[in-house]
Amino acid sequence: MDARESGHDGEDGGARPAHLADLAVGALAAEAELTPKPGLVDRRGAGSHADMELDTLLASAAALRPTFAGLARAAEGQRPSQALREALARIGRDGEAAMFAATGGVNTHRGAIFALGLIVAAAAIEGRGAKAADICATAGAIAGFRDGAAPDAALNGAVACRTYGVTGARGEAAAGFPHALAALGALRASRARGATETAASLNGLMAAMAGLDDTCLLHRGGRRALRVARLGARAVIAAGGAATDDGMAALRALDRRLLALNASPGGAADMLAAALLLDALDGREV
Ligand SMILES: CC(C)(COP(=O)(O)OP(=O)(O)OC[C@H]1O[C@@H](n2cnc3c(N)ncnc32)[C@H](O[C@H]2O[C@H](COP(=O)(O)OP(=O)(O)OP(=O)(O)O)[C@@H](O)[C@H]2O)[C@@H]1O)[C@@H](O)C(=O)NCCC(=O)NCCS
Ligand SMILES: Nc1ncnc2[nH]cnc12
Repeated sequence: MDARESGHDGEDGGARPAHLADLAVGALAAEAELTPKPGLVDRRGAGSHADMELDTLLASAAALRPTFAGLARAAEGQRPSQALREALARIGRDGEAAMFAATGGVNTHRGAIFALGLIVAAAAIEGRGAKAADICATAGAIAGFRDGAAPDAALNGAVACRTYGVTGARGEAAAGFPHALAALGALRASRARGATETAASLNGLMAAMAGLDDTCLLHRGGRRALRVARLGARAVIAAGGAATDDGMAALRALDRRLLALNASPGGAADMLAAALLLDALDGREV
């Protein structure tokens, strides 16, 4: 489903959380369906993952609709604050439980719940017609408050952050999602040049991958996997991008290299989904 096609037109003010949730779920589904993505789950299969397929991602996305609606409801009429940060974190953690229930225990979208959840909350605060950059700045301001109830258990991302000296998903959020905005810029520039939606979205993914400190890559393949992914994405862009034969050849070569390393750019996939959501919010929302 295209994120831009999944919203309801003409809803009243009380239905906006449902509308925002539809846009978020649509963005996750559009990212999952996009094919071919290097190392990631797509229509061709599981990529570097042993535990998930396209259907797993789609079931996970659908199960998160109430979470995104709840995040939007909690944020409406609020401003970024410690209390809001903690209220959103509670709803986000319930969303993680819903994701694990829908996937039989597989981590499909923990990073996406965090990123798209903050963006949905910020969009609810900013109101209709807000620009992507303003939504991201507000999302960053929320993320700047500490999650006081965060469990002590160190997740893969936190371990990778400590080991490799990067800031990961939390740093990206606190900085106002610069890589989601970079993906959005590439998506729109590609469209303006006449690229298909598939090529434009792949170019968005490459823009995110080219610069992101993706802890999924670091956790699975160390610095080498991160370097291969970043340089490979830059090579796709330098070859002309996904709308060109040379760019697609470079993208398929990158896919082979990531599969050989059993590495997957899950964080960049989330930034593409965030960009698709921002695209649906900024300029098209009624
Ligand atoms: C703040 C949290 C996101 C926790 O973060 P932390 O870094 O401590 O832990 P992880 O959950 O391990 O990693 C974060 C996930 O974020 C994505 N990501 C990675 N790098 C970046 C980046 N630089 N910028 C943005 N996002 C990034 C990535 O998510 C995707 O990959 C996951 C699938 O990967 P996979 O390797 O298959 O799965 P794993 O289980 O990690 O490994 P295996 O055991 O299978 O080998 C999938 O989640 C994708 O979405 C990282 O994984 C957050 O959890 C948190 O605190 N939540 C509380 C709720 C909350 O605060 N919500 C706020 C309001 S919504
Ligand atoms: N397409 C995808 N493949 C693997 N992990 C992901 N996390 C979010 N989207 C993903």
